[in-house]
Amino acid sequence: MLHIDNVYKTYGSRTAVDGVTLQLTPGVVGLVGHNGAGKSTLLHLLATLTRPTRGQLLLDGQDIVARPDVMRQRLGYLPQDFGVYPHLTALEFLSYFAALKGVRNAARLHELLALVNLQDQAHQPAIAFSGGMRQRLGIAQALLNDPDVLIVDEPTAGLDPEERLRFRRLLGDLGQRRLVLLSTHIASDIENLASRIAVMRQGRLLAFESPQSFIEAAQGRVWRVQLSSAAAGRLPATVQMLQAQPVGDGLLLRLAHDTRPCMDAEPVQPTLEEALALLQAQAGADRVAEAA
Ligand SMILES: Nc1ncnc2c1ncn2[C@@H]1O[C@H](COP(=O)(O)OP(=O)(O)OP(=O)(O)O)[C@@H](O)[C@H]1O
Repeated sequence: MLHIDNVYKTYGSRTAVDGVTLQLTPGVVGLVGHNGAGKSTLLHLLATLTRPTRGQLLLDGQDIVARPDVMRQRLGYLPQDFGVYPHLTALEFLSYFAALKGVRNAARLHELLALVNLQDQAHQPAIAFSGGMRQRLGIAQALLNDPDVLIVDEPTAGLDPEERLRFRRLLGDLGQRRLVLLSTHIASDIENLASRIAVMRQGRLLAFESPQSFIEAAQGRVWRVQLSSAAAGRLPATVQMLQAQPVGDGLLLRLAHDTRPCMDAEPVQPTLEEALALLQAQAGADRVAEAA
């Protein structure tokens, strides 16, 4: 459906997106990577807010660089820094965006408020809303034109756990019949939601797999052991510390290493977050080795 073909985006001497190729089909796709990995730039390119320096972006075979209107008609977009007008009510806010987008169906506004569970707040000013309620209003705005492609950039940052869960469920529902592309720093946001995850690092696409495949790739490389702080300090430098939880007078550690890192370490099932951390660390080490 959405084909990203060898796309580059440079700003002066900085390459924000470095030859990314991806084929995206309906469902929820997670986009992860460290700060500055190029996630937002890639989303801006897809949302036709900026143009690639090189490469092609095709929606069902149509070139959206040459014809951004093709994408814009079918796109819903919730940017990272989405702001509401604090004195407009939820309904007024949606009406305003509906007018901008040429949507004239008043019933649709109420339908959308119900979909994002804000029907009871329709006449309340957004200044009274929690972060999660604002994000849900942002999603309602993005759905006005019933898009086939929904792009959401870091939507759960700053939300409390309950709001985050609710937001995830909403995105899961929305991904049943459209492409939802979701960028996030939080692995648990996509663990049970995304069918595939694209990992970016320094502008490049590192991997594009199912959450299960990432976990399987890390299997046999994550260990748990309880050690004194002094013993933990003596672990070889090649051991990556994933988690250190103080217990009694020692530390309960989760470690990453290709082989058993110390005598009492036992293998454990990697979490998605650990699997992604391992992948990124490996890519960093490969890069250092290449440069040497
Ligand atoms: N308009 C711009 N002008 C110059 N450099 C830019 C611009 N936009 C992005 N960059 C640079 O491109 C790189 C990728 O940035 P981008 O915001 O896409 O990363 P990101 O993965 O979304 O990071 P974050 O998770 O922090 O939002 C960074 O080095 C950034 O400084």
